[in-house]
Amino acid sequence: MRASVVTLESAFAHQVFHERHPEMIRRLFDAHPYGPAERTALEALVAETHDGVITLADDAFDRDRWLAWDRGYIGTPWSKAPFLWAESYFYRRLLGAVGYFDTGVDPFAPFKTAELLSPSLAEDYGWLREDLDFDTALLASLYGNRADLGFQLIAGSTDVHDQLVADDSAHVREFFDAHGPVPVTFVLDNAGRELLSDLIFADHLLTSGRASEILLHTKPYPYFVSDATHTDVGECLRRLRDLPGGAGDRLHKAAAEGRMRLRTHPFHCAPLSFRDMPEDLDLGHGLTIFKGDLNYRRLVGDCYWEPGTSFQDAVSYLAGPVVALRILKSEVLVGAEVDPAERVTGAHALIQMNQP
Ligand SMILES: O=P(O)(O)OC[C@@]1(O)O[C@H](CO)[C@@H](O)[C@@H]1O
Repeated sequence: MRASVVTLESAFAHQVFHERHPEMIRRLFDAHPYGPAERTALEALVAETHDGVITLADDAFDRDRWLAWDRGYIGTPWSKAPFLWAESYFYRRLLGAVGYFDTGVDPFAPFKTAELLSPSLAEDYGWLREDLDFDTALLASLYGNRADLGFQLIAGSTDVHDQLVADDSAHVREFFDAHGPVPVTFVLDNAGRELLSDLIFADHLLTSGRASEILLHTKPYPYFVSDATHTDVGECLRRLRDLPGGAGDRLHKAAAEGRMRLRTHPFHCAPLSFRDMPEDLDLGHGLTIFKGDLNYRRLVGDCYWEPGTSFQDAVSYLAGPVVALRILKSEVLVGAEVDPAERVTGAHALIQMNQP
């Protein structure tokens, strides 16, 4: 039972648009030799989102797609729009403003690359070995979600005291014990360290015989600062091959043999819940793992759910088994009780699974 949709009237959403986005634009100006056209377009976009009306250009190449995804928000004030819808559209417009759809240059690539080249990365992954146990690999993938560059824009230090507010890890293990090997789909979130950790978990699932194959769903274009594209999977896999444990080489071989495959779809950048997903998105073979905060918002619906709403109920529109691995960075939550103010700090984490 949902109470109401999260809109830009929420204090948290307001902070994202009024603090995080301007800071992100400042960093983009610093990272790229943008000329007056790009700078003016980015500044105009931020101004429009603060006190303007949502516009869609007549000649936008994806106009029909956005009209199909519109739910009556184009032409209305940004300040009244649902948070998820507005945030997704903001990133679409940002990419247009910097010419991404003409040049293919990922505006966030400098940040993603810096993370993979970070001098501390090799030391941080010093624990990697060939024979990881299930819990270590699962938790690596979960806590990899802390490494979200967009979140860090306002969160500052990631020195948080994470605690699991829901822990269905035993169900996940039992599912694999009862049904493995099964196809496993990752609906990926961030590139960089999170994706490295997801690849490590994927390798563990393949090598332990729990997964028969791995499908990695990426974003079709750069999104929410650090979300993973096909290009980022290649970059991370190359970086992983330099780290201990051999996961990078094994996954490279798995890709060559067709046991690890990449997929993408325009709907992965849609401003809508997975409840509205088209059939050809092709989720639902074996077990599907939804990574991160944004995918959680899209999985359960970006709403203030009534206390007592279960994860099971919120994802009942899906036929198959699903797992959510998420650090809480927004207000949406089902199946656990956490003070609303505590839900946006990145200090809490969850592992949730349905019983299909
Ligand atoms: O999906 P992710 O990377 O875990 O988190 C995305 C995020 O940083 O962006 C949104 C606010 O901009 C929130 O949902 C969340 O804080």
